[in-house]
Amino acid sequence: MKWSEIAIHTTNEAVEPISNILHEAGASGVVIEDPFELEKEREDHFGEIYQLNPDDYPEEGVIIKAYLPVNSFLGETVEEIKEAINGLILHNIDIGKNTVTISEVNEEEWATAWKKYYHPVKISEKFTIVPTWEEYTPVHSDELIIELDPGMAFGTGTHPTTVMCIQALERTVKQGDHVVDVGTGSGVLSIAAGLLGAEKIQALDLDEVAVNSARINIKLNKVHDRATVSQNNLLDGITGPVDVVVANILAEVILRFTDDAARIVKQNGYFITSGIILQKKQEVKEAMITSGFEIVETIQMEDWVAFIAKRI
Ligand SMILES: C[S@@+](CC[C@H](N)C(=O)[O-])C[C@H]1O[C@@H](n2cnc3c(N)ncnc32)[C@H](O)[C@@H]1O
Repeated sequence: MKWSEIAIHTTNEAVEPISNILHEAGASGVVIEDPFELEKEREDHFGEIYQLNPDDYPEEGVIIKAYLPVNSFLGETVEEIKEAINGLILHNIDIGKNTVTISEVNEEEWATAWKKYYHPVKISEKFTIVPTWEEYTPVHSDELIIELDPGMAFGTGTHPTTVMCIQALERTVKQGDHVVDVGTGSGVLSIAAGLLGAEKIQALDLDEVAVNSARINIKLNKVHDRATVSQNNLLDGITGPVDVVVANILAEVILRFTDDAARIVKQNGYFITSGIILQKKQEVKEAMITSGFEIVETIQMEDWVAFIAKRI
């Protein structure tokens, strides 16, 4: 197995929560490199102060290093880690410079290294995800194919949180629906909504890389005549009424816009949420109910939960 090293420059205060995030993301060998501790250790050992190479260590703070397996989820895992670390700010934790670097395989190799592990995969009753560089002949005549090259954006389509969203879309989207996709990443959920017959799709993401990736993939799958892609924070400025809002984002982020979703989803319309780790299930569920939704289905894959909720 090939491994990729992730190094995060942060503060002493953030060491514990970031180490937990890395462990939860499946990272191995989490190590903390505090330049001052290291210097002290060397001094104790050699009886003199060793000069650290300033290129190797930051002036202040701590570097946390961990190793991630290079597989088809690598890009997504790194995105999840970055999002979870940014989420610490909401808990008033100082994350310092928060620079994240990936090495072992260099950046360029990393961007494509996972491609050899990413092949066509049937992810639900109707949908098969096919990487753009693979040849694929549908097995059934009614199979729906999503062609994807997520590049550096989250969304190979095979991550459990995405799979649950696609399954939920299959059960809720009807011909002619208006669907809003919050945190579109590669555009995979907007494409799925389009292939299920949605007539108007709004794909939104805060990240410019995701916006570009979604535009390319949405066009590739020929749903661009019904879809718009915009750089947008959550549902800011989006007006309803809409039939379905789908969001595969971390629980902390979902909690920030359940009221906004209730504002735009029409009565008996749906709010699909995913990306919720098991520990946050109850908190998100209660927030959705308080905002005016009824949970009609809970889906779980591994440690991830998704909800299908109906606007009362
Ligand atoms: C877990 S990925 C989901 C990608 C894709 N929808 C999927 O299901 O595979 C979450 C996405 O949400 C985006 N995001 C995070 N915070 C956001 C915000 N405040 N507003 C809009 N998008 C956001 C990230 O850039 C990322 O592309």
